[in-house]
Amino acid sequence: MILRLDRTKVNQLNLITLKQNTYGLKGEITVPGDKSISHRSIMFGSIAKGKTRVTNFLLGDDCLSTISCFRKLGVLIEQNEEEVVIHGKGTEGLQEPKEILDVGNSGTTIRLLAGILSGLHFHSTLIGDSSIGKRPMTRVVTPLREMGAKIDGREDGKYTPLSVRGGDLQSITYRLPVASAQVKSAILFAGLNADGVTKVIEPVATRDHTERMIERFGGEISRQGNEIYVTGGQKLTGTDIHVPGDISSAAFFLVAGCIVPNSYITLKNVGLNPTRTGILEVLQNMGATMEFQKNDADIFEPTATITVSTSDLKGTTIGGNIIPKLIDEIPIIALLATQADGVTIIKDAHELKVKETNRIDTVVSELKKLGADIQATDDGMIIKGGKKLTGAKVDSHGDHRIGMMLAIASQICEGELILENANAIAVSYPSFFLHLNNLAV
Ligand SMILES: O=C(O)C1=C[C@@H](OP(=O)(O)O)[C@@H](O)[C@H](O)C1
Ligand SMILES: C=C(OP(=O)(O)O)C(=O)O
Repeated sequence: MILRLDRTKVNQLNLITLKQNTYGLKGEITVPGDKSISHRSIMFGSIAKGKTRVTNFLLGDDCLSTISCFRKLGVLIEQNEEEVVIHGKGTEGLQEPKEILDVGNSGTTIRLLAGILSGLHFHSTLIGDSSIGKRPMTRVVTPLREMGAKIDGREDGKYTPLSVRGGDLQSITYRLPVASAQVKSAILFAGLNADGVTKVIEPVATRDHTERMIERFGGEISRQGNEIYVTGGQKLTGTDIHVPGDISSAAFFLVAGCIVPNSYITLKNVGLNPTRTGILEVLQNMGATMEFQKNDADIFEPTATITVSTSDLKGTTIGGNIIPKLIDEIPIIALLATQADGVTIIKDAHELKVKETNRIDTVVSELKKLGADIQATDDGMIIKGGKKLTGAKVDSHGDHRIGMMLAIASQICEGELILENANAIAVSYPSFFLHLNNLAV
């Protein structure tokens, strides 16, 4: 018997043993809800007035942290497997929390929440896990202080815990020093509570889910080139949100479909917001065989069904303006590149160093253990493709995207791959192993 996925060996150390797939991955999966959009649905639902009903909400650890924070801020949020219902009372309905707000592993939660809290006349303390404790907060603290919030934290607000005392905010014009949707969104949330028009200038366009949601909740926001304008004092109204599937989660199976021999995978409900589709451009440039069936009905956030099959791939260069459109997909793109003909260069991706782990270091160190020819550079990596990978003991380092990349790698590795700290995957894709199992049989 060839056991492709052996979950019986999971132990308390969270060690999982995975085996090569020699039959191919075949079948259909429905991609779980988008993490960025799920977070924002809770945030906007909480600051809007009235009921917001969210379907296909991602029940991943990060989004559950967002729910928990808003409950501590006094918002009534009902949640079951089918839907999340938020009973918003407007920003004035949010109350000073009696407990510390714990964002767990979620950078999106802490940075966007800091923006919301900045405009509220009370004190709160925000903490997260050890990974959050190493991630830079100055990028949101600086503009929010400039708008009038009193924020402090370790090393003058560089790191958590953060303490926020919100107040009356002034609008600002702010040129983002890094292309970051989290920083943009934090300022836009604060801007909704500020006096006057807040203008954010992006160096490169980043995901625009916050802007789309302001409109969805009945607010106004405008964009001219890379400048975004929002007026303070707007009243938002609760609405229904159907969260599209997360292209960042789909990416693992798009790549698996290309690199595991004899595969043919259909991915339903893939979010196709143009600020997120860099992975599809890369797959196309590298020669992936994909078919698209767009869903016409989705105006709020477009979606499609994508079919992918085993492909002959060639190396490519990835850098410049595309980086924010695929920043979270770089770990799995690195694995893809190990199976392509020729060299792949990933550049302009310094931001990888400040994610859940330093993703330049963790991708390179873990793929090297499997025998990949991969070198770290200051702003990315260089991968020489066409090398056969061999199973080894590898570690997610508590980073969900590294964990999933390594689990997909196991499918093409000769011999067993042992994955340490596999539980991190629940941060963004709790049904990941279920889906992998379903495609493997
Ligand atoms: O706004 C968001 O939902 C996110 C923005 C990105 O981070 P940055 O804003 O730090 O680039 C991305 O990496 C993260 O997973 C989610
Ligand atoms: C970087 C990520 O998320 P966050 O910044 O919200 O922790 C991610 O999901 O890859």
